[in-house]
Amino acid sequence: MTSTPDFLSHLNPSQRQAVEHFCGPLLVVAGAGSGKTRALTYRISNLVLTHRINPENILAVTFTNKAAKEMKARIEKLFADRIAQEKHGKPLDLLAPYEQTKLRSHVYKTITKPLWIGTFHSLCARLLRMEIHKYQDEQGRKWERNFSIFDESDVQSLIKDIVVNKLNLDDRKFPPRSVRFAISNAKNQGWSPDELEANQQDFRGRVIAEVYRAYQDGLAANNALDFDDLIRVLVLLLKQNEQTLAYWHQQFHHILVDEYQDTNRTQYDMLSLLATNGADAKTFKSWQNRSVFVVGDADQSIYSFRAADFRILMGFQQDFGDDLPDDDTRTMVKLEENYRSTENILQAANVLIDNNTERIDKVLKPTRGKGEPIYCYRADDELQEADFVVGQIRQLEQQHPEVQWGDFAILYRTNAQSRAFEETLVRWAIPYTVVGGLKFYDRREVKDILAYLRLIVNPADSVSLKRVINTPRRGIGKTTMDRLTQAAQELGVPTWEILSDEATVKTLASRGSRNILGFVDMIRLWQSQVDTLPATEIIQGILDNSGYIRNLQDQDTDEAEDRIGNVKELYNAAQQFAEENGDDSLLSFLANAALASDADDKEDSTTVSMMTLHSAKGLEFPIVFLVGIEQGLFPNFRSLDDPAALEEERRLCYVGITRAQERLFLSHARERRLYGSREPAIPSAFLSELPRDLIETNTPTAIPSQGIEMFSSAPPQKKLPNTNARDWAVGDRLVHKGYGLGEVTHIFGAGNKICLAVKFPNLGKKIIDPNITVLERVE
Ligand SMILES: Nc1ncnc2c1ncn2[C@@H]1O[C@H](COP(=O)(O)OP(=O)(O)OP(=O)(O)O)[C@@H](O)[C@H]1O
Ligand SMILES: [Mg+2]
Repeated sequence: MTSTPDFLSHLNPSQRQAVEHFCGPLLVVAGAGSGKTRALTYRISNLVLTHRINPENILAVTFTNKAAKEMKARIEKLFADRIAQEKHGKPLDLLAPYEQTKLRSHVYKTITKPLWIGTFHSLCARLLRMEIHKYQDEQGRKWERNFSIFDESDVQSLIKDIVVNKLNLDDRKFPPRSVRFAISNAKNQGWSPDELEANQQDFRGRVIAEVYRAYQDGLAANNALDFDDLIRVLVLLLKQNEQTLAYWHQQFHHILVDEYQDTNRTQYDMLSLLATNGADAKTFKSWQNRSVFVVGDADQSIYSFRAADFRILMGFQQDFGDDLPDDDTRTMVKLEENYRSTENILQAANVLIDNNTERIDKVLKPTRGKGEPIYCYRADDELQEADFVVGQIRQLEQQHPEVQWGDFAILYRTNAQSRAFEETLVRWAIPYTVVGGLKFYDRREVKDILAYLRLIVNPADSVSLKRVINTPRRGIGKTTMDRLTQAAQELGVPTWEILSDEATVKTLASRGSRNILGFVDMIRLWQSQVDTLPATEIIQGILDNSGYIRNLQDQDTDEAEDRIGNVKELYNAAQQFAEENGDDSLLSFLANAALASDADDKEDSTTVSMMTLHSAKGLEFPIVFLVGIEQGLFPNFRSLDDPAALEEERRLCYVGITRAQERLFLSHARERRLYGSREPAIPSAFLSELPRDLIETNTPTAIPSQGIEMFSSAPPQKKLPNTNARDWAVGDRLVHKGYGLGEVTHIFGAGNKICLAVKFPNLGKKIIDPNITVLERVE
């Protein structure tokens, strides 16, 4: 027995049990803020400190790079403190600055640097840099150690090239982004192209498998891997090479994983291979000197769209071969105290998540005082919502000297919501950071539309021209463009001038000339409107006629939907600018947008954090604003008629609420500007699930008094398979499960690719895809 190091006194008995557990598999399941991540961090320290494990032999997986950095910093501090105590008899902070630096760099070199801490992706990339030359795929393709990691835009262009040029397919039927999504899913399941083909036997599945095959050729030809490959290829490599696997199995005696509920199959395969040297995990018995330690919370599983599967967490004990009963404390520890949030916040979270059916019940007790009530604010619109949030931030920062900008977080469901807050923060000169994402004006789709606008007001802007001429694809190839650009350079004129000369275009771009001339006409039309029409109408024209939105709609993925949201948000920005400044010209709006994108980034601790709920997992903030809690936004529209998706939205809400330590503010708007028109919004049903007595409001209607029917059982539901344009007519009446009775006012699209605009009496107009949303027709 080793004596217990004093730093373990910062832990409760269950955490200590988890930390002191030495060899064999151990699962820690517990609710939010119960100290899982803390236990994992202390466990690493304890392995090194008490058991004298070489840091090189420890592999720890975190969910984000930021979490990895934080974990390393904490371990470093812990060790530095300890050495300071032992050597100098005082804590690190009390040493002379140069002593502190010396000590820290010593700890860094000997302890934190050799540890293998990182995300699945970063750890796999590191291993592949050493080993990939030993790998060969089923076609005999090989990679070198200096391989590139393709980012999303590299991947998109490779897939587009395959679909259009190699396989001669219509990229409207096979939009690169959705093909990419299908390939990514297959990779996350661990499927090769052949396995995908075997699993998806319809025509579409076979085509995607074909693209997948060619895509892997393309990656190999570029000596490149995509993000999913980093994990998948490592798994295949370890399966192919017994010696390599044995080597790394020997290296990693202790494996630790945070946020285990969001692990997918491939990631699980990697862990179990390394842990058991490829032996069947169920029968693996050689646990002397090694451990697998995972922590997680099934209620916080929010990445099913990336093939994460919380059943992997639930199956941990079985998978790792224990015959002991599931609640045996030798393989499982439960933590039941929450140290993060005040009692009010915690109770709200507990009550909310209790509405989910698919969960294991667990206890989460408060350790802190009741705290302030939760505050729910009903705003008139999204601008007033932003004013309220930023007003609160300013007030709290001024009233409490200890409160800093870094104590605040604004959490939202979709990226497009950030804009109103960003602009209000900029106006008050409050520094902010958009965590895990780009600021609104830095987003690709926003920049694309701004490039259209710039080109319209300034035809000499050849950079913008280049950005938009083939975005979306108009069959204007790179070679053609290069030729035209070169001609322009030789003549010393902007490319636009070459393009607007019909004869020149016809000579220089024989095949693509029609497409180019079409593009030029389109831009000219908008140019002719600049002096007479407001910016909003020109933006509207671009959204309707450039094909940009249609292209995104065709991709039909969550990411594309997010992009559409951002593009439409730009329309709102123009509208708002015009209203506030009494100037609706495109030129003024563009000047304003250029300034807004220039707000610079600062350190996290001194800035207000803004992020989506997904990026907030694992983090905590003293003061949290959860905004836009409206039906159709949060829970999002797609989940309204899908019970499993709705439960995931509720888990996301649970994650959001449990980020707050001291204060929690909820907000929603009475109406929200959506695509130019103001649309009434109704408060989220999640609000009506929260305990009313814990919440203060600005108006009695801020919280719906009775539960909103998420699912109305009244009319029998009949799924409409493959709804066609012919099936619907303007004036049709229908019932939507989340929104109630409505009337079709418009039909977009054709064939079976259609969307309906439906007007709901209390809610305004919503755009609905009848092929994914169940609508009950009312005669
Ligand atoms: N035994 C303890 N005593 C006091 N504070 C603790 C204890 N354990 C954890 N904490 C503190 O409680 C907060 C939450 O801990 P931690 O982030 O480890 O929880 P978690 O279970 O990982 O949460 P999440 O599920 O959100 O990832 C942190 O501020 C942490 O420092
Ligand atoms: Mg955690």
